[in-house]
Amino acid sequence: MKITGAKCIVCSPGRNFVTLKIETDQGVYGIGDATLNGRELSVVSYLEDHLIPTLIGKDPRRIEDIWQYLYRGAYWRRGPVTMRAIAAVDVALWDIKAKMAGMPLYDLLGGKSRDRVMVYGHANGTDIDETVDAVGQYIDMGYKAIRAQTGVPGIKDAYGVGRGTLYYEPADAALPSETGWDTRKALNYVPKLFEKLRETYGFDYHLLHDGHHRYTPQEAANLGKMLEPFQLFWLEDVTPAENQEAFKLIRQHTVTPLAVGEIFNTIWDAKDLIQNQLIDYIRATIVGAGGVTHLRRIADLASLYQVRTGCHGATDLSPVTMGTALHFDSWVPNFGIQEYMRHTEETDAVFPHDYRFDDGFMICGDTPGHGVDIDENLAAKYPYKPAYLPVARLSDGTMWNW
Ligand SMILES: O=C(O)[C@@H](O)[C@@H](O)[C@H](O)[C@H](O)CO
Ligand SMILES: [Mg+2]
Repeated sequence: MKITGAKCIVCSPGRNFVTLKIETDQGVYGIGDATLNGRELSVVSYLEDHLIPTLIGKDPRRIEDIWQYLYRGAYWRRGPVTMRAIAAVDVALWDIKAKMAGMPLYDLLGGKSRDRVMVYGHANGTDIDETVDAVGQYIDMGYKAIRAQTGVPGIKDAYGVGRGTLYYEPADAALPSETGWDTRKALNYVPKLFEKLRETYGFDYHLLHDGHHRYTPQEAANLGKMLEPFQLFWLEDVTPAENQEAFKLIRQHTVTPLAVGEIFNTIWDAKDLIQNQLIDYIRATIVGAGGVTHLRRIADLASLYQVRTGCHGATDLSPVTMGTALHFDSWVPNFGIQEYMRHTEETDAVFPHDYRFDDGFMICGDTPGHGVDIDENLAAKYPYKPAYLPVARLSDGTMWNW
């Protein structure tokens, strides 16, 4: 069997996506997500100018060998662009293999460990009252787990507050928009949100919060400690994780569960965090961390240390990643939770899929492959539009972590 062709399909049905399509001499094709929010075209070039020429003629059944060829053969290893390009190839090849086997991907991985996958949605508001209402809307929709993010008085465009309370798309301008940050104001306000949420809805729902890399380790420990009475499911990205050691300080001071990893792109980013049990959930994703082949290795390492998966699932991860992730989540023994930020209707039309939401859970379909396709004619109606993630500055103008 041979790969006869491959191409990138760039489209923007409400937001930008990059999809890799790999074709074979057996007439079976596979698709993979290659979207890197705010840097999409860099992955298109990496694929079209550098990887695709090396794929033509290779046997698509040799998924592992192709993964090793692309990872080791680059010489310049790791990084978000490289690993998303490799992920797109990997997912497309798993899609082809499952189609050829006539199996849904979860069966190829080892079969289901659960019939449905618990997900969490994103509730947000400009202030505590609006956010409490938005959480109530998610509860009414059947969600058992809800991430809550609120605007903070005195902070311009605090993280996580989107256009509308039930949909959140951070890439918002043709050049990076400037937002503000003030840790002291956030530390004084965020705990009050969760106090109000527990007073209003009790403890039967999982509540999550994303620190989005904004706190120093000491501040993160302080926030984790202040949130302990509200029993969060997790506090995410509470401090930048390049320095994995930093989590030792946080761990010494709080039992609030910690989740990290949506920006990780290989097992090496997470190895020390997992082996030293400095986190409770690993957020690495199919598209971000080298595809099914590599994410499976990360999940297996995590399982040795009772760390569970909590894959990233924002709107900038296409339905191809969502579909593949749901197969992965249905199989992986140490599953924790799956993020599910619903895509727009335009996006869902471009990417027909067989997964579905049901009462706070997602159920992946049984179509051979990962169950997601792309309507190329419809995709062509939504041309790429430059869109950047915002940047953040402190009140004195210092660049901070968005
Ligand atoms: O946990 C999350 O969903 C966020 O961290 C993301 O929305 C993140 O901001 C975007 O994926 C960045 O593109
Ligand atoms: Mg996050």
